[in-house]
Amino acid sequence: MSNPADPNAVFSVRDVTKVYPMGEVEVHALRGVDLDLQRGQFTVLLGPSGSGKSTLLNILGGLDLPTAGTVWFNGREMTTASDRVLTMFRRNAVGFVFQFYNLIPSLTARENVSLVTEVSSNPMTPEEALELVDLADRQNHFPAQMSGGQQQRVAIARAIAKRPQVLLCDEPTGALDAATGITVLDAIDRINRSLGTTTVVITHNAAIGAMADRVVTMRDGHVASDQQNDTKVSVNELVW
Ligand SMILES: Nc1ncnc2c1ncn2[C@@H]1O[C@H](COP(=O)(O)OP(=O)(O)OP(=O)(O)O)[C@@H](O)[C@H]1O
Repeated sequence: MSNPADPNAVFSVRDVTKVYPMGEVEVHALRGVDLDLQRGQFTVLLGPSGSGKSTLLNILGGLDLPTAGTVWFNGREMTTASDRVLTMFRRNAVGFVFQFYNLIPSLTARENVSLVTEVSSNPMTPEEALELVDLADRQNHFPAQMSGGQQQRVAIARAIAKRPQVLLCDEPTGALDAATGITVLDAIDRINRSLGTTTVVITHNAAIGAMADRVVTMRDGHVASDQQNDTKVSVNELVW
């Protein structure tokens, strides 16, 4: 299928559906999603539990395939790409951050980040990545010696050390209190601005939408609303 999308879009999603067969029944997680994500844009993805946010993020990041529909990345059709292309895409183009940090407990912050830099094609050093999330002084700490917010920032450093074009975050502040969540959002915001990384953040917290360029809300497997913010609120001014 030829690309109908805006040539500046990093991702173009057209009529994407996802059906999970569950024994006798089918779960329709996505029911026809259309979305273009622009280069460098910071998008917050809102919506009730079960509305399809994680399913969409996993499809964008090449962790899952749609049942039908098409996804393009930089104009290249990903939904028909070979396993090899998808592996290179995941390895070099996409950084993922999840609610739980998934750090290896027996490795220091620097070693956790270097796991990724060792297999990427154009990484920054682990030290540079940790500096970007304001953890230059914690490189030799083990996860158990760091707070939840610091561990999440190590996870962010690990995700961006490969200089991904895209950073996909699924509830990155979901396990954190508000003050700690702010430090994590500040790190994500700084990376978006300084590296120009196209960023998508899933959250249940609508207040976080104010720091984004764009707020997309999903409902029942659809994009229910899609708004651009005329002005972005700085992370420190967020109230929740
Ligand atoms: N691997 C799977 N197998 C079966 N059903 C699934 C699977 N993954 C997701 N679903 C179902 O698809 C629907 C959408 O799930 P998804 O996780 O995308 O929603 P969400 O908006 O991210 O929800 P939450 O905010 O609770 O994380 C839900 O009904 C969910 O139960």
